Amino acid sequence: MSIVKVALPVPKRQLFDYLSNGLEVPVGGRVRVSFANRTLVGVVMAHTDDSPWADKLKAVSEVLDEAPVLDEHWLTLARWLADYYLHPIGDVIHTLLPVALRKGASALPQDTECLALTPTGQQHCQDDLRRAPQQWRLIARLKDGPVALHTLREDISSAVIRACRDKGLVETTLQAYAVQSDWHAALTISDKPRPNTEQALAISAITRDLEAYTPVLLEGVTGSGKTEVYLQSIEAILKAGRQVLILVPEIGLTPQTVQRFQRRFGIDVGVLHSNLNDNQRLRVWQQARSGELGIVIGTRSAIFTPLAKPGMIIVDEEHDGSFKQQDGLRYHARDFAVVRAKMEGVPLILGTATPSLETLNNALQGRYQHLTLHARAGVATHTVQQVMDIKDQPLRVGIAPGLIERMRSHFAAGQQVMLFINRRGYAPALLCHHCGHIETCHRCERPFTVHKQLNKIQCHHCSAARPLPRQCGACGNDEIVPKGVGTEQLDAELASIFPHISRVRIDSDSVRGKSTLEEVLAAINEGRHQLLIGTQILSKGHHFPNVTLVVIVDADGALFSADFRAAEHLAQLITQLSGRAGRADKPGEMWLQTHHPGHPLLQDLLHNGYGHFARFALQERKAAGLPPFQYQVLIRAEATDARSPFAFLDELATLLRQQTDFQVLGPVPALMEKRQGRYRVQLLLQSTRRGVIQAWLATNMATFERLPSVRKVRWSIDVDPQDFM
Ligand SMILES: Nc1ncnc2c1ncn2[C@@H]1O[C@H](COP(=O)(O)OP(=O)(O)OP(=O)(O)O)[C@@H](O)[C@H]1O
Ligand SMILES: [Zn+2]
Repeated sequence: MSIVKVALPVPKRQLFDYLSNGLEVPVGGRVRVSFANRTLVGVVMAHTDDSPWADKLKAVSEVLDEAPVLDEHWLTLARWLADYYLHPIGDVIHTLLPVALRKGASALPQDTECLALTPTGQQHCQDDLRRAPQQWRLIARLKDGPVALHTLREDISSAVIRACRDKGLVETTLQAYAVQSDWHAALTISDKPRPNTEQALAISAITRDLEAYTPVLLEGVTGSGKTEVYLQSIEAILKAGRQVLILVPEIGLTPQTVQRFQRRFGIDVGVLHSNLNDNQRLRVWQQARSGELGIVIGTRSAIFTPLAKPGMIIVDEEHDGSFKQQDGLRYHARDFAVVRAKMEGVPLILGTATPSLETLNNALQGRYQHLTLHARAGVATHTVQQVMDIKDQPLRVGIAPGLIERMRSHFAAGQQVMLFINRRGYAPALLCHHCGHIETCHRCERPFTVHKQLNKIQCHHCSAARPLPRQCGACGNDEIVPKGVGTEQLDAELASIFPHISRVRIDSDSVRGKSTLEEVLAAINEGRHQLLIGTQILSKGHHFPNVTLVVIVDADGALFSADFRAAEHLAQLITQLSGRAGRADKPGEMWLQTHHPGHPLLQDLLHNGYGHFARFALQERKAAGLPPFQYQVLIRAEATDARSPFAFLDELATLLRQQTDFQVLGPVPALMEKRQGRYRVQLLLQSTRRGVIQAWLATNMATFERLPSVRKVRWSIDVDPQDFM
């Protein structure tokens, strides 16, 4: 009998048997099957001749692929992910595939809607469209042949396309979509600067052996020219016809970055980010897999992009938190990049100015080659970093008078100023001045944030929103006041202090979608704004040549956080923000406002730099028995009642305490005890050997899943957790 073992996207840790009924189904190919009254798409993991349920098996309903969508290499990686992260294989397989393939779309390249010139359009010249330069831009783009609509839409508005269509100048056609099918032949090298000595040393160390897994930590201060090192290191890889995969943080993926690679090599770059639709993602996946793209740049999940001829993997800003997936398969893209590079036998570069303590430790232990860039590239000098003691100071919107004056003098010199504040919205809370009541989201038990422009209060943990109240919800008094400062308030108040200075606010409220961020970044670099006010978005790798003053308005919260990684993250943030200043020929300065100017972390960081801070922090972690010297696995449980998660984790803890190979800590409430109406509790497992925890959990998983208390909770396992929220 021919039976196939199918991985299905269900929360069960097993494969499911189906009869293949004589249909040819390759291992790694997709099938449609019926499962619990639904039709699901699954991937065949193996063929077999018998099954314990042989007489009850259903047949496969449809075979979707003639050739595997996941080859043997990817099935091996999938099994590794399932074992390492203790995650159901069916869901792992699902996560590896582009969404369109999960839904059953064809894995073969499809025809794409393109725009082409009509014979009339062919004859049009610039003069004919003198009054419509945008339309002429479109016509000029199409002179060399049809272009895919989705590509055009990136920079041409639909109104322009419609206008040209109405005039009979363009028409829609269906074509096989091709990027430069032979990128290798099109490869050119242009505008390559001479590397400085440190860059040259790094490039030669990286390119010494391009045929083997050689992991490198490239620790280069901000603006030291790490990207240039990437560019010159991949040159030989591309020339050899091999492909390069580059991972960047979520909000670090800007057209600036992509264009740098495109321009240097004159080839199309495949881009993968969260604003693409399913078809666009599928297309990049297909092109990377068939070898049609030389370079693929993407955010976290791009690490699952298959390459026909893998040549190198680069993880830029490897310390960035967005590389860790926080639900479902909780993988860390940087860590998986290490595993993948090893398996594919290719070099790996982890680049950053502020290495995570995990990566730094690996480098210091000799597991990674450690390359450093100490100097800024070109003529840029190091930013001067200072603390501003704001105790007892008469602050204006939270800013010390001395710094308002510093801002004034930078503006007078025609330079740009950047203000960083960690909170978006007008104020992080709404307080009744009469009774002290704070408007609170009952689902999350956290204060609502005030959004004055939008005339509402909103919870930033569950997005529940209400109109801005006029009276206190507790006592009815109308003296209710915003408490604390967010970007919106800073922006509004600074308008009165600097009425003639053009400001721009950059946070997820003011900048929606990719194109607006692009526009804002371009406007900043064209000098259309002098004052930049924003959140974390500002810290991520942007190059602002004219910014000379960076002010961190408030960072005190993180100095006293319960999360043992808070100090590391704060140090990374301060260093990255400070790195946005003085990137060109004018010197930069950074001011950090604090009520704790003598705090050892701040003192060490500002006097000795991130590298020193990080090495010291590593010693502290070692003494405290924390990662990266201990490995952790976090088991989370949540439910709408406060008791059930504790009941389940208590039972689990009792079972886990039967062994003595690793520590079991808890259960304790999560740092955020309640979120979206659910109570959240966690149990922490810790050991110097990660493997013993994983093995024990794997062996006993079936027992956990049979506990009566499991039915009342949602629970998950997080291997190498990054936060305890
Ligand atoms: N060898 C060089 N000669 C001249 N200019 C260079 C050189 N290397 C880099 N640069 C320029 O210096 C600036 C900073 O370089 P790059 O963006 O590569 O730095 P980075 O280390 O990746 O920056 P960050 O991590 O801070 O975002 C860029 O404008 C780049 O063009
Ligand atoms: Zn809420």
